[in-house]
Amino acid sequence: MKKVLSIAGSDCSGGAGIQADIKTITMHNMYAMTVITALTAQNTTGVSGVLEVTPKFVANQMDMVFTDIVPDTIKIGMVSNEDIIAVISEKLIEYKAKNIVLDPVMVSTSGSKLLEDGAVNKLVTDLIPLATVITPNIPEAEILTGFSIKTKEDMEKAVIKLSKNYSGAILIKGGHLDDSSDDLLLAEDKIHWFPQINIDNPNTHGTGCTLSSAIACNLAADKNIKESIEIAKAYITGALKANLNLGKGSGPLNHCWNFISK
Ligand SMILES: Nc1ncnc2c1ncn2[C@@H]1O[C@H](COP(=O)(O)OP(=O)(O)OP(=O)(O)O)[C@@H](O)[C@H]1O
Ligand SMILES: Cc1ncc(COP(=O)(O)O)c(N)n1
Repeated sequence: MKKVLSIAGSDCSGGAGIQADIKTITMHNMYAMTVITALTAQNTTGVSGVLEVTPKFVANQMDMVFTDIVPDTIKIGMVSNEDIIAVISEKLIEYKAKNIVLDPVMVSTSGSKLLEDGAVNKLVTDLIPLATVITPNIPEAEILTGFSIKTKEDMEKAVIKLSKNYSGAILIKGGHLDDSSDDLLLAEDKIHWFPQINIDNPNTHGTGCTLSSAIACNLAADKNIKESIEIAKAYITGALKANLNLGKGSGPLNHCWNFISK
């Protein structure tokens, strides 16, 4: 059985973070492991608190995972602060970790900060260079590039700018575009669009987390980056179309869509 590690924050309401990752990995028939960076108190309407794990304890979790059940691929989500970023990158280097999908989580859909101000630079210098693929959404790509992204042309300019300082693959997610949810991949100097008609479902909490962990699963199944994204997008689309409607705000995805449609 393939083993996938999620390094991320916990979402007690089960829609995003570690919980979304475990559901996704399990639905891919793979073995999920976790290194928790922070506990969040949140639900579909917002985040009311964040309790960060100490960097030492993040290191402790990484040691226990990597010295026993070595993951085939790794997904990284919420990393919370500079010291946690430092320890994660040290441990990834120490254990020669490969096949890393980095979702540079900065702000939740509901508008709460999930990465401390000032930690973006550390993310760029220490963690991004270790990633096989990074998956910023449009607001995150705006922060990483320093310019505003409103159109698909802007997304193309953004991947090109990001590729000047990073040699891995870049997927800019289009879920925040107005008239479509097209995603843009730059890999091995080639641009590829994944066209996506907007599904009329306001319950999108955890789509980014789910997409990155699904990509990590597909990489573990020896798919290449483009195929991994293509299959991961089909997973998200199925989970959005299955129309779960839980909670008072932007609700979670339906990870059981594959059973329902059969
Ligand atoms: N309404 C939608 N219809 C179809 N696909 C969507 C929709 N919203 C998001 N997606 C897809 O979900 C994935 C995540 O995109 P998005 O840009 O929303 O990321 P994100 O902002 O990190 O997600 P999150 O909602 O977890 O913060 C992308 O592949 C995007 O195309
Ligand atoms: C622990 C954790 N990680 C990531 C997200 C981002 O997901 P979303 O943008 O859907 O709120 C989140 N809300 N919570």
